[in-house]
Amino acid sequence: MQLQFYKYQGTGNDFVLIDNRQQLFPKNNTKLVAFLCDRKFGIGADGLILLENDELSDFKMVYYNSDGNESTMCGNGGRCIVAFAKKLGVIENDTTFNAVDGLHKATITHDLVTLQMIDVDEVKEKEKYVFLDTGSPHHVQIVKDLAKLDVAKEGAKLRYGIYGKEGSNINFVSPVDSNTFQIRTYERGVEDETLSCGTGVTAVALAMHKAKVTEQNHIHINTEGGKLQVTFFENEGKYTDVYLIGAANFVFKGEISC
Ligand SMILES: N[C@@H](CCC[C@H](N)C(=O)O)C(=O)O
Repeated sequence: MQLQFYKYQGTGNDFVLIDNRQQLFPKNNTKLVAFLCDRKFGIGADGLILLENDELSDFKMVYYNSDGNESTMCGNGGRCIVAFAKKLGVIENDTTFNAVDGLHKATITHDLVTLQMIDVDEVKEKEKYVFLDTGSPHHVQIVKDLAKLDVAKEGAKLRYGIYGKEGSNINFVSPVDSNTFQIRTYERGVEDETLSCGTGVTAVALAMHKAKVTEQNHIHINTEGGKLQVTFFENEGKYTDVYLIGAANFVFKGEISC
């Protein structure tokens, strides 16, 4: 078959986006999704996202990691699908869409997408790290020499060592100033370092606040692929009104035989 696709990226976390409003995409074909995401034999991406019709909202987001498996929420993918929905004429500048973790509000101005993330009720503080779920599970750990760290190796050790088969995404963090953090992320399902991870960026902002590394509620995060911001409201250790803010960009579109 000939498949029409669009390629987007958000701070270097890149995705194949497909308009599946006609339900023509074979959703259980893990090998096909992995092939489309393959950087040598396919289009190349960290993940694949389907845009579908939804009864409750403007559209539905279905997310797959590059290993071909459907997964939990993707923050950068969420920002990219908002830009894609606007390009398709499904939305204008404001939207509410449905994803695996529930409804998300978002606004888009030029290429800047502000995406509401889920509320986070529980942030677990351990001796050496923090664990929380921002739509996807995240381990957050402060490290000394972030630039020199072998993220693929150390991330895999923790992902399999602590979290087993289900796994977790692993974020390594270095504070820059009172509300800025540099991060590098190992992504479950990609099983490698990616240039950015939106749910990871969100997790780092909340974890640094919970661990009292920052007292601010407007956090700047520098990823390997660019800058993102997170704002939130905190009350008795629970986080609400959590927003992930940053650019989402169309790269190219095409057709692939598969
Ligand atoms: N890149 C994503 C995270 C995607 C999901 C993750 N790999 C998982 O399976 O937990 C983001 O921007 O949040």
